[in-house]
Amino acid sequence: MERINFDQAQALHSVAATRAMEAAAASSLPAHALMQRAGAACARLALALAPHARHVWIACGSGNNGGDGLEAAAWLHQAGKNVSVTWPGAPETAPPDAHAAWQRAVAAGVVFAPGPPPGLGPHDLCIDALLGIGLRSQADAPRMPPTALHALLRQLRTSPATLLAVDLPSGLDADTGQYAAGFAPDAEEAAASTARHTLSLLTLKPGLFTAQGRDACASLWHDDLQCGAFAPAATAELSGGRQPDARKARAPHDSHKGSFGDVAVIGGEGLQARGMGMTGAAWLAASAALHGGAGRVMVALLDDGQTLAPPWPELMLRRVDALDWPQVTAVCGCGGGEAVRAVLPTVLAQAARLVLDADGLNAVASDNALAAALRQRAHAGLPTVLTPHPLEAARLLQCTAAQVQADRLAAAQALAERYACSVVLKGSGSIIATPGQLPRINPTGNARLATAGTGDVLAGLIGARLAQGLAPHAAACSAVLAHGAAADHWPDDRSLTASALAAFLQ
Ligand SMILES: NC(=O)C1=CN([C@@H]2O[C@H](COP(=O)(O)OP(=O)(O)OC[C@H]3O[C@@H](n4cnc5c(N)ncnc54)[C@H](O)[C@@H]3O)[C@@H](O)[C@H]2O)[C@@H](O)CC1
Ligand SMILES: Nc1ncnc2c1ncn2[C@@H]1O[C@H](COP(=O)(O)OP(=O)(O)O)[C@@H](O)[C@H]1O
Ligand SMILES: [K+]
Repeated sequence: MERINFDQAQALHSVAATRAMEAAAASSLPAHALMQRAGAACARLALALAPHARHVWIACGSGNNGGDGLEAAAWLHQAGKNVSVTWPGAPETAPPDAHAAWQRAVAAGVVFAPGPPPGLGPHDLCIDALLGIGLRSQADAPRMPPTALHALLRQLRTSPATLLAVDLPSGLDADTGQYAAGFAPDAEEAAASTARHTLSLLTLKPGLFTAQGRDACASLWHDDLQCGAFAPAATAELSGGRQPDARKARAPHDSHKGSFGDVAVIGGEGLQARGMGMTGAAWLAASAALHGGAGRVMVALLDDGQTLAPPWPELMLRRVDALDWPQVTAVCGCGGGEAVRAVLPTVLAQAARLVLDADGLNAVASDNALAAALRQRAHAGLPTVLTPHPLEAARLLQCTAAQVQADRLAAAQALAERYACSVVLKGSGSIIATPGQLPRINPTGNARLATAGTGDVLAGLIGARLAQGLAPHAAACSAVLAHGAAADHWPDDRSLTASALAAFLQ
């Protein structure tokens, strides 16, 4: 068993891949062995998390997730714990593994009760074994009335005792990180301050790390039930470990500024165009590119030449028509407003490497010719990274932001295929997708990043990584990891602003 600390890369497996692994492992093991291992792992972690628990309450569902809970009950009872189980399932309808687990729990003398024991306190432990990977969005034949299940879930979530979820927090979709309808915690449940842990069994699943998954899982553990050898090909990867080394300090001594590439930020609509000045977005991206290690950073503002001097002397002003396209990595769209449309045909056709952000994406979404020009870049061998947030992704895919969020991995992959380039779908658990590559989920970052301009900073940092010679997928993964890590290491006593974040980058 390992605690997932987000410090190393991890293979992720979808429900289908996990089922395949389970089938392969089960066929070479004695009957019920996997579930016994699952129950034992759960009991071990329970004892470690709540060594002084006077009571352990286990709420078990009617499927095999409930079976894991029943196995854990038998182990914990044998370890001398005061265990009670609520199991609204029935032996005659339980799947075979869960039926065997029920028999073991009964034989061990586990107490069955309709609800939690009275007086559960912070030292006690609750175990959520209601639903695992068998969750269906519309349960076609639930063996337990959904209302009973929801009532149990509510008692688990609002109890003061430590909460350990078996395999998944019940109701969370393991593939997407979204709660099924009716399962998302309400305000009172979300505000409950109990310690929460999740023990993922056999595999780590993508939904644990994106969308609502991070909040749902809280602290995460993984046990492969000694079945690692049966793992099929990964569905996705979790980023982690050391980033590709883009640091100047480790570069050859005779490097010069040209060795680290030129970034040209193109964006920042002026105030006069529509009464909305957005030059700050371009400066933020430029500052991030500079602090991220680009050799030279130029800024081409879309402000009709109103700005005469950059806010930092390291930055250079350029007109779009004065850019040396074969040399530059363009970061285009930050604060670009409507003005960016006029320059996009040139940028898409000419930029040697391109990060397309914000209004650059919105323009492509609403203009077929620009979309075709974007796709054409791949045929011309010109690398591109798109950096949409969910609403921008929805515009590009002609769907709603809710549909994007409903399956972030699929949405990012669909965008990457449609535009034949790398895509960073931003938000909690950013997804990085590139045609022909395993998609990545980024584990760093936190809600402090939910402040204006941090997306511009990310675009600039990706530009710096591309300019330093990383391939688009690697550049995007490295920059997203570093951007989130900067927020994770942010001093508690300082508020995070985008300009301070840009200056904090490496
Ligand atoms: N079979 C085995 O050998 C192993 C199974 N494992 C456990 O088994 C779990 C998967 O078991 P199952 O496939 O039985 O699935 P689950 O136990 O996760 O869920 C299936 C049950 O929940 C009900 N249900 C599903 N969606 C519902 C909804 N929206 N509302 C109300 N009820 C709903 C179904 O009717 C069914 O009774 C894993 O998550 C894991 O915990 C692990 O122990 C590994 C080994
Ligand atoms: N809750 C969160 N957890 C992790 N990252 C977040 C969270 N909220 C925002 N971010 C990150 O912050 C950045 C915001 O970008 P974006 O939405 O484009 O904002 P803006 O346009 O204001 O710069 C993205 O990198 C996104 O992934
Ligand atoms: K569960």
